Amino acid sequence: MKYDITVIGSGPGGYVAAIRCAQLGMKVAIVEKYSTLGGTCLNVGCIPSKALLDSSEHYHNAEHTFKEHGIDIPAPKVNFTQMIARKGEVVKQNVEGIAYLMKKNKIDVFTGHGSFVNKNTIKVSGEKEEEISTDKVILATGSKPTSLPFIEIDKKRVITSTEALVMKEVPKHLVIIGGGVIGLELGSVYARLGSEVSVVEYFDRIIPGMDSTMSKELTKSLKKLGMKIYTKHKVTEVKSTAKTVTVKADTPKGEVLELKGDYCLVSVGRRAYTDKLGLENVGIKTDKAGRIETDDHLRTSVDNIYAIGDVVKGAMLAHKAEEEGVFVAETIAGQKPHINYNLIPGVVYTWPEVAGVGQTEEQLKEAGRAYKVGSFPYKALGRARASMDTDGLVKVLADKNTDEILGLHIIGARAADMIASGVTAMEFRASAEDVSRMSHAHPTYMEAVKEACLAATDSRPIHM
Ligand SMILES: NC(=O)c1ccc[n+]([C@@H]2O[C@H](COP(=O)([O-])OP(=O)(O)OC[C@H]3O[C@@H](n4cnc5c(N)ncnc54)[C@H](O)[C@@H]3O)[C@@H](O)[C@H]2O)c1
Repeated sequence: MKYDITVIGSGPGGYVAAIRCAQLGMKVAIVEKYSTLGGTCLNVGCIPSKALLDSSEHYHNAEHTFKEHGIDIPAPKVNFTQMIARKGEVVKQNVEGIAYLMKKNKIDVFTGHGSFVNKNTIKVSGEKEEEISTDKVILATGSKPTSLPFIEIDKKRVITSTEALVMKEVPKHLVIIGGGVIGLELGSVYARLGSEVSVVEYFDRIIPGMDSTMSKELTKSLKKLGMKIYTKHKVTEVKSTAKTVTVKADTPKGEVLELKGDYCLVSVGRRAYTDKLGLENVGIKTDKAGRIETDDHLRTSVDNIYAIGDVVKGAMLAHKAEEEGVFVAETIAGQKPHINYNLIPGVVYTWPEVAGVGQTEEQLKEAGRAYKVGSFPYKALGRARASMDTDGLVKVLADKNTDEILGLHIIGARAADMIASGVTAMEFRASAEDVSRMSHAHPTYMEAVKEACLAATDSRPIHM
């Protein structure tokens, strides 16, 4: 059989592209080298990490806040085996859900490593070897954790996020290299479960891609949790034995910091994954960072081959890949879809959560744009006092002259869900005053967004 579309990779980019293509009437094949669908996000990324974040947060609350809520329980204990097993069950339900969606949309799943024989033929090397004949191809092969040249990831003591999600024990001292999203999310999990956690970050602040107010506030919250954070530190050496790791880093003062732990998590970013894809057989080249180059329509240098998600430029985020999957499917169907890359939100699932969309204050300064800032703290919200989630704030950035919202940055309870309000407002080019004149339910955390907009409009928040 000849397929209209063959998608290589079944992560959120690939499976969404496959479904949208099928909805638009195309005959679709999807190739996945692992036995389960869903890619990094569902199997070893977003979903399992959120499962462990939620479990560890329950434990942390049982230990630290139940008493004040008036709930007396015997000292809680971590059943780590059960915690990991529950996480496995959550992953299973999600990946089975994708298998169901493939069936429902009559998409044929091929299990095995996909590679190009030529631009219309994909070889699948699995239990058996098969060839797929196809009109068009969508590459959605994702990314893999990267490391530093002098670090050997032995997957036992020196590990990546993948191993950190299937640990057999709670580390005594987890040393984390890289204070980005992965380091801080997984660091929070283990800090809540009782590990000593040290984060070594090269840049002058954690989550360096986000607005600097968010970095500052998150640093305070994570330190309260007991995490040690070393910014402006350059890791120079990582050594491991059967049961220990030693990490050395140059401090800003030119001294050497030596951290001894039982595990070291390396979370310094991810790289596009195109290994053994046979790109040379079709003449597709990758850029310096190993990513596949595409034009504005996400088409590669070969006219029937498209690429989306982590394997192309842009933020390595599941929801960005999903947007691109839909974009390519609709482009192929002759439609004129649109993605606003400025409005792809970024979220860090620590507690408090951090979320941002649009421009950061640093970006506006660098662009020389005249802007104003409105912010509102969670501690002034009745809702936050009721739930004892008073850490955090909302910061809105608006154009100084037109009042158009240019960026929304939230650190606090439920920031991950609240950021959608910023995306909606900015997609419709709302002003801060527009948002401040809309009714926000009381009592909710969202009132902080309204109040921050009031503060930005003409410095008149009601509850401050
Ligand atoms: N919640 C989410 O959306 C989520 C969760 C996990 C991962 N991801 C994505 O996965 C990708 C990988 O995550 P990540 O946390 O590994 O990468 P990241 O880019 O978020 O963070 C890497 C951090 O490592 C630091 N770093 C780089 N080299 C270093 C060195 N030599 N020494 C010390 N620090 C160093 C960087 O300054 C940065 O702060 C990211 O693109 C991220 O967006 C997203």
